Amino acid sequence: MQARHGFPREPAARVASGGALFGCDDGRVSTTNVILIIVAALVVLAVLVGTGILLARRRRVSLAQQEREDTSAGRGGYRAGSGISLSSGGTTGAPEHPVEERTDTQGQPGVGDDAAVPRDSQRRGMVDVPLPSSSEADDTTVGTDDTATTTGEPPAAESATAPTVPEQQPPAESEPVPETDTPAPRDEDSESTATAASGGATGTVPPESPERPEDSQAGAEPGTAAETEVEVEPIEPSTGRLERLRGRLARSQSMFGQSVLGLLGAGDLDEDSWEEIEDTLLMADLGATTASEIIERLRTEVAARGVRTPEQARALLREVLVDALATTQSRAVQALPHGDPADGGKPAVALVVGVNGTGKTTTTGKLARVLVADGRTVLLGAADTFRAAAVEQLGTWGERVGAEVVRGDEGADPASVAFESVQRGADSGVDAILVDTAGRLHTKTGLMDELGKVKRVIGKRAQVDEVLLVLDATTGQNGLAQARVFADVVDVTGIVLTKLDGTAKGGIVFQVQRELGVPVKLVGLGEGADDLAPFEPEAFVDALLG
Ligand SMILES: Nc1nc2c(ncn2[C@@H]2O[C@H](COP(=O)(O)OP(=O)(O)OP(=O)(O)O)[C@@H](O)[C@H]2O)c(=O)[nH]1
Repeated sequence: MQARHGFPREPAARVASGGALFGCDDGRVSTTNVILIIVAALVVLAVLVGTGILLARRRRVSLAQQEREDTSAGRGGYRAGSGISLSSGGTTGAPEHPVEERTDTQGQPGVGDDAAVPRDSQRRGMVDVPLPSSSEADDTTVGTDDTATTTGEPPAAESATAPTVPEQQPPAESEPVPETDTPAPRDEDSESTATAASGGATGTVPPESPERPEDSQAGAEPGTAAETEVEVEPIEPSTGRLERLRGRLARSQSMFGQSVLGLLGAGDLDEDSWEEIEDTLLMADLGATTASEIIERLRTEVAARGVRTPEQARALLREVLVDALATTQSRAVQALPHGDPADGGKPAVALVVGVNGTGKTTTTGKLARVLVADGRTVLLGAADTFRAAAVEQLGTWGERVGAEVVRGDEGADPASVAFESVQRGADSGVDAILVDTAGRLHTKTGLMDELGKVKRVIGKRAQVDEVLLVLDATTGQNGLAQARVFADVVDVTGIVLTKLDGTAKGGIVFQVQRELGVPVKLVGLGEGADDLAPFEPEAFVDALLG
């Protein structure tokens, strides 16, 4: 083909021949090249646009997925099916105790004088309980401020009608409770209890106790809840409770969901902003160590991921907070029996411990409701003999769920009541025995004496499967200090953090779990009978982020 000036008359033919593209005169080559460059540019542009669309689509898919994840996590509520999980004892190993990670290892605060004073302790006062206890007190000398109308009492309930452990004599702790692997005849058991737990004179409640008040159940024989026809009031299933109670975390939510997220989502954070975020985390009671670790991780991830939008910031914060709450230990409450109690199996035994006023009795009652709602039979042991009203209060909870309550007089030896509870629960074949204890002790030694004795004495008859430490979230660092003392005294297997509904310091959850090395299993979100929810990190963080 010959080169010509201008555009070829038959471009198709020329292109087909191949010569027009690379040879020929300058003008023609230049025009062709221009066309080629334009075509190439268009191709490159098309590739770029295509890639861009693809990336944009991918991001959309990712965001949609994130949105789905957020939704499925309830955006603040527990996923369907995440009720309070229960398990038999012995399924979890010894709790990790990362003492070295404590933010404050200075000194070992005592319980009572040296430690925090719970909100309501003023009206109740702090009185040392000598161990072994004396039996000077009787029901008629109950202080006027310790009446059955205490705020923790479930509303609209009848007064307690549980059997009462008769007046007790000072127990001689040195005398061990005889080992009784298999239940002996009832009377012998009672005798052995009396001998061992209280120096030979501890009163016990025989199953046929005639002391059950007349106003209990008409015509009902005293005995276990399983045997007694009681009208159990409706109990809300534990499933989805945080979903329902999510608004109760409003105060903590404003710390995390608004303050932290607001700062983080603004993008391009300077040092001041990071400091402000850290301050907010500290104010929410996450503790110095946890707060600085979280800040460090956030800074790294913000840079690495190029977090720009509020949605990205939320997703990142959620991930980091959930990771900070992770534990390898089970959060199931070990309150299921070992085998079938009706067929020789043994009931689960749970001790509820904590400083006075933290919500022990309330939590014990709420937990009993969870168990009963799960179809279990429960016996409650009112070993908080320090305050008569606490005993009455537990009795009321028991009434409401048809659970028998074993109790002693005010000032009675808690260990003997605890032992009797376990004895009686085993004999009557309940699924779970929940023992409420007292926390009013001035010194760590006193606490150790009392709780140690309670545990030891129970151990003569049954295995303690769960020791739930109840902490009042509103007391912040002081509550934590007390928790350390308890953790040193007894092997705490789970934390119940109460009154989260009344505090902006929901971050205490992070610190408590980290410093005690014990999982938070339950959270109290109100004074209502069913305001106890299972603790589940994802759902909890979602609730905090709003
Ligand atoms: N707002 C709120 N109040 C709670 C919660 N749990 C318990 N309470 C209240 O805290 C107060 C003390 O509860 P109790 O169960 O009596 O505490 P305790 O530890 O048994 O106290 P003592 O018997 O004196 O040792 C009561 O008014 C309860 O209603 C909770 O999760 N939220």
